[in-house]
Amino acid sequence: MVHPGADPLQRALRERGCRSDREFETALREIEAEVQRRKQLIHQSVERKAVISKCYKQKHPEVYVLQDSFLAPDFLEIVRYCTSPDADLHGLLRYIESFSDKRIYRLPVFTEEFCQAFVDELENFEQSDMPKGRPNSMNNYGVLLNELGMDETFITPLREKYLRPITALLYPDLGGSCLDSHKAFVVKYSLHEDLDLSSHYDNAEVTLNVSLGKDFTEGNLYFGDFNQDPAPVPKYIEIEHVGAHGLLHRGGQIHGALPIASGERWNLIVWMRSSTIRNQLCPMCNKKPELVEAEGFGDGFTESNEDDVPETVDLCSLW
Ligand SMILES: O=C(O)CCC(=O)C(=O)O
Ligand SMILES: [Fe+2]
Repeated sequence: MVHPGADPLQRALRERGCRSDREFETALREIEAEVQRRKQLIHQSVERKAVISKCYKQKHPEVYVLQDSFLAPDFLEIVRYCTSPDADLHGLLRYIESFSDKRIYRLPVFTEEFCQAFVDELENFEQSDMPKGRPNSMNNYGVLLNELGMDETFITPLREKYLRPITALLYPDLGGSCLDSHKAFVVKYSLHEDLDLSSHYDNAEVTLNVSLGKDFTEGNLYFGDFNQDPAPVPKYIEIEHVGAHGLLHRGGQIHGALPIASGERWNLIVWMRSSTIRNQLCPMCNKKPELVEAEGFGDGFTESNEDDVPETVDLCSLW
């Protein structure tokens, strides 16, 4: 039997249900494999990005560069309101749908035409022989948008120019006005691939989740408590996808996706990060982050140089 001795790892695994030596060893092997996977991840991603940029033949080159014409007119109206001098939360809530008291909001984001062209481009990529990474540790199908080269020309301007004025009003306490990096990917569910997604919280201060299509039934999202504020009996709400519309929610809001019953579901996910917030406390391990250097945005942490100017973008090595 495993005894809850002084080893914090043993204690943590015991608290999560490991009872016998065999269970403990299996869990330990899985953890070691996951640590190795994460260490390799950055290098592999840089290599894939280079190959894709050199060899991939885009089908819809226009979708790589964000244009106002991709955005729903009502979304542009919301952004206009949020950037007006007397905008406030109360005024913004007249334009967008709110769900319970969980600070989850739905708003139009893209045009239907853009969603169709975007999914068609992603299918073209999927069917190509290019190297592909997994969106995250839970989704096995989908596309990492930075590897496609979409960060600089699409996701960063979307975050800075359009989403940040909105999140500044909705989530001021989570760094909504200073979301300074992101991880963006598209998740895909179909009957012979992933069907659903288990309950989790995101490595993000604020998440945008946009339904891109195609045709599917079921597959609703469900949301429980905010992870820093769990209730003794969690209350879940279910939210349907509305094509070309996005949900904004706190990254720490516990959520998951129910299984689809038919068709294919593609959603754009943008995990947005505020270095100001997470430099103080890593949202994944709830500790002061211990940083290791990373490529690109890393996990959205920053380290200041002598002049106190944030420069490197780092990973928390603890979680
Ligand atoms: O399936 C979805 O639409 C949600 C995906 C999600 O929550 C995530 O990837 O973090
Ligand atoms: Fe998520």
